[in-house]
Amino acid sequence: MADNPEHELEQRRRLLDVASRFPLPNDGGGGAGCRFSYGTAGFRADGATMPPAVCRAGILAAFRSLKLAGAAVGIVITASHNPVGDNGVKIADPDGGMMAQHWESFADALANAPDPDALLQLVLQFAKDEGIPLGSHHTAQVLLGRDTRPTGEYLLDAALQGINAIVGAHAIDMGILTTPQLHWMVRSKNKGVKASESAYFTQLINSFRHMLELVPKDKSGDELANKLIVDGANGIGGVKLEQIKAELSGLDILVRNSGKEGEGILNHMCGADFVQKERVTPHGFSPEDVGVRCASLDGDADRLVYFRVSSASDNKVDLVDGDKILSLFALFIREQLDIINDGSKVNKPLPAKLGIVQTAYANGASTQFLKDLGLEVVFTPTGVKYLHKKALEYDIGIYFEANGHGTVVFSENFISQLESLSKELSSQDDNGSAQYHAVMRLMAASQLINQAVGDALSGLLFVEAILQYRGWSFQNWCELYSDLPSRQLKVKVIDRSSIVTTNAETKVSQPSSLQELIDKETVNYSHGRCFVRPSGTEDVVRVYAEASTQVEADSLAKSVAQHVGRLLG
Ligand SMILES: CC(=O)N[C@H]1[C@@H](OP(=O)(O)O)O[C@H](CO)[C@@H](O)[C@@H]1O
Ligand SMILES: [Mg+2]
Repeated sequence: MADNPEHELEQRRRLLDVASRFPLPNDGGGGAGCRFSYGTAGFRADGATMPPAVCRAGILAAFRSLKLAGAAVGIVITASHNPVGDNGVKIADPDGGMMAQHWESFADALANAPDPDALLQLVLQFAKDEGIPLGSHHTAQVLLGRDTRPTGEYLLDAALQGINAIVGAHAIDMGILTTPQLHWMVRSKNKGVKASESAYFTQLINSFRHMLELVPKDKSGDELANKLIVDGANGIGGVKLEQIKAELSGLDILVRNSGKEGEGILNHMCGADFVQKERVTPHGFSPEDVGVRCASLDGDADRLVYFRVSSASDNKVDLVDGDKILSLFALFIREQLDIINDGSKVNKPLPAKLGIVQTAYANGASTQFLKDLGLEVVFTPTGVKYLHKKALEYDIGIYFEANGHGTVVFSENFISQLESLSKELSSQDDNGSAQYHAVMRLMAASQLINQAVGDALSGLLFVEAILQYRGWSFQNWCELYSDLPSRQLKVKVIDRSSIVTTNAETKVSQPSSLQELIDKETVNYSHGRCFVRPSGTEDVVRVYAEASTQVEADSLAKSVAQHVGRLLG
């Protein structure tokens, strides 16, 4: 425990005190009688029920930093794409990624500890098991950020009280930020580089400009090429984009649902999740926008999709989802690697293991397209924490969920090889060569893309730079491949956790009869694919179906959703 009895007493007192200030409600927290579960992306529920979970997340984050010898850890208070009344909290590890999964069971136990004594005993036992020095001269630091939700300010204070309950812990409130900004700041702080918001903006703006400088001079886009309308989901992403758009040379950005006071409700009839799931124009867009390239961010700007208003007669959109963003990134990166390793001209090849990571929600056509390119495609369960961890196994790992969560991660080793090759080529006065330019493009890309976590702002700039590099219109991008018709439905049930899945969530093991019913329905459709899983962020069961036609995909999704409703009502 502690090397000093006084410190030990002080630590015990603080923990009992803070736990008594934020007691769990009678239903055990998390709302609707269910317990808090760290889930796909942290604790998330109705904002009014969140203070105990957020306070305990503060304790958890300080503990995590103590365990990691005082390395900075992050707390983000957000509920991402959820309705404005929800809120949530997630922890960023020192590398900027999501908290290591093996700490999630402690997180759940801490969030659901029924009373102060139980919480104290849990903390003391965990500290002993993990060899965490409590109450001594060790320090911890936690960076905090939140989005624009009305419950955010109060919940931030709850997190601060949780952090300060750990002797030696130091909280740094980084302000109202996008989720990726906070993750980037944690990663930067632990890499010993400037971690301020202005440093984040400077890196984005400069690397974007550098990417455009490396666009071959003969590439000319159509007159609409530079115009982009962005749906900011009435969230923090729109606010931040407004702040930097004037610095983004070569882009004429118009932000709607910008998050300005009174313009609209967060994620309501707008935002990346709405556009990706409903495939209709978000609030504020109209048939007058037909033909213009549009993008949509989600409420905390860690998701990005593109779209185009299909026609002047209805509110349908042509969607470019995370799968197609991933494909654009993969094509670009693979092309630069081919130029660098072009056998006829290169003296020293640059071997690179390129990996693509998807989930079961990826459209079958995207996976086929990527495999036909000869790329290695692997699958993980839903949730950035799984895809990011898998992507780190490659020299260059590209991951995206269909809903627009995703990024590119470059290994340190690959970056250092790129740097040496760029020095070698420039010393050979070869900096006009195609190989040198390809090396510089990948280096600029590694600076532009947020390697900590999926980032809608950095992802948008990377897309725009690649479209300009290829001289592509939105139509060219759409034509990469044609999505198989699909449909996603949400089913409200009594207890969604009664569904247990296997095989990266593509099969249901509990209740045992459900998978048989799914298979019986699916076999009736050519190219039929359907799976069911409990949401980790909303109190629903999600149904995903694909088939040869939209009518069939809708029918398959509906029939399976009815089985779910009947079995789990
Ligand atoms: C089908 C879908 O979009 N699921 C989303 C959603 O998770 P669920 O566990 O499905 O609610 O939110 C996660 C966090 O944003 C995101 O990673 C995931 O892809
Ligand atoms: Mg989000």
